Amino acid sequence: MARGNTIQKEKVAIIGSGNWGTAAARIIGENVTRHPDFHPEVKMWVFEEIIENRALTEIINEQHENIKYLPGFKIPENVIADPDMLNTIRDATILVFVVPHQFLYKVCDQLKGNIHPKAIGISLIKGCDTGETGIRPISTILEEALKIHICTLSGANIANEIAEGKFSETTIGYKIREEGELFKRLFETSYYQVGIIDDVIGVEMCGALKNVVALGAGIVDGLKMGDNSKAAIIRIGLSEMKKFLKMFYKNIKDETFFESCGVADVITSCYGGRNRRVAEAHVTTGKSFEQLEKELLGGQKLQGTLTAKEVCTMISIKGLENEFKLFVAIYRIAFEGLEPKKIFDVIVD
Ligand SMILES: NC(=O)C1=CN([C@@H]2O[C@H](COP(=O)(O)OP(=O)(O)OC[C@H]3O[C@@H](n4cnc5c(N)ncnc54)[C@H](O)[C@@H]3O)[C@@H](O)[C@H]2O)C=CC1
Ligand SMILES: O=C(CO)COP(=O)(O)O
Repeated sequence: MARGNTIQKEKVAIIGSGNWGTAAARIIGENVTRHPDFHPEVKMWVFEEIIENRALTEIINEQHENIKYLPGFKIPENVIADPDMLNTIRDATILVFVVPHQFLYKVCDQLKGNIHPKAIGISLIKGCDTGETGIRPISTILEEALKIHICTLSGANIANEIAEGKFSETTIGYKIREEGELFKRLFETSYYQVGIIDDVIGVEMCGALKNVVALGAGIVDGLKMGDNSKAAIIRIGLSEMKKFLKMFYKNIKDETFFESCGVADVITSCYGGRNRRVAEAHVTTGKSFEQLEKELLGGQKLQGTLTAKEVCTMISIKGLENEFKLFVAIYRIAFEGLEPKKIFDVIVD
């Protein structure tokens, strides 16, 4: 049913076209043609790059493939790539935000004041920012900058596996149930099952914090410590995530930690994610995370190191180092030269 009977067909714009952005565009492109709520054309904003003398947008629109960030998977032809952000969002009533979190403010600056009056948004971004008032979830930044309602989507969602159609679950956090249900229709497929819960911040902040825990998993993998040690990282990490969220935000639901965005995403990221892989390489090569991101990820972006910095800034301001020993140890290994093999010593101390 159209939203509040005021919008006949929701027009979707996707802001971002990286690894997950492109995999999500494949799902969205198909679903808008299956459900009557949606206009069948989807625009996707692409941060323009030149690849072998051709613009990435031109390649996507002609070959229907994002050869840099999700090679080998076709994008539906009703998804149109556009390098102009304002053109992408013109007339859009649904905005899907999926840029690496370090670029969010730049996106907000361009969009401010230019959004459809009835637009709502959903953030697929896993990250956060530390402002003067504390840790700011992405949904809060978007709501304040753009004055629109934001839902969040996060889960055990390694983009390539979803592109391959392998069964996965995800979680949508909503404040208004009708909006959560609309986004469920936009994203759900037979192989991508969506749970919804009224906990916008819990859903997205689990996604941000698990990236820090995944760095810890990569560190123990690099040290070849085995599965018991990794299980300890997962357990301690999840309990620090829960403590952190309960301490800093009101109304975080216990159930959220048992959804795909909680325990399931911690597990998948500790076994399969980029943060894990780069942290492992940091231990085995001694190279910096920054250098390894460039060498190993082909333009894709790490989210966990920046998030560790943001989270540990907050922990330090509040003098809570003893409450979050794993987060702090991971931060110190990434940024202060703490020897990786001390990861558990610091926790046990
Ligand atoms: N890749 C994955 O498996 C998953 C990623 N996510 C989250 O989705 C968000 C986006 O991640 P991905 O789509 O994987 O992106 P990505 O990691 O592939 O990042 C590359 C993207 O950043 C863009 N970019 C590079 N420089 C830029 C600039 N200066 N300004 C604006 N954009 C620029 C590139 O054009 C490209 O679209 C992140 O927060 C990530 O944590 C969530 C679930 C799964
Ligand atoms: O969020 C993810 C899986 O749910 C992907 O994690 P990475 O960014 O570590 O690859």
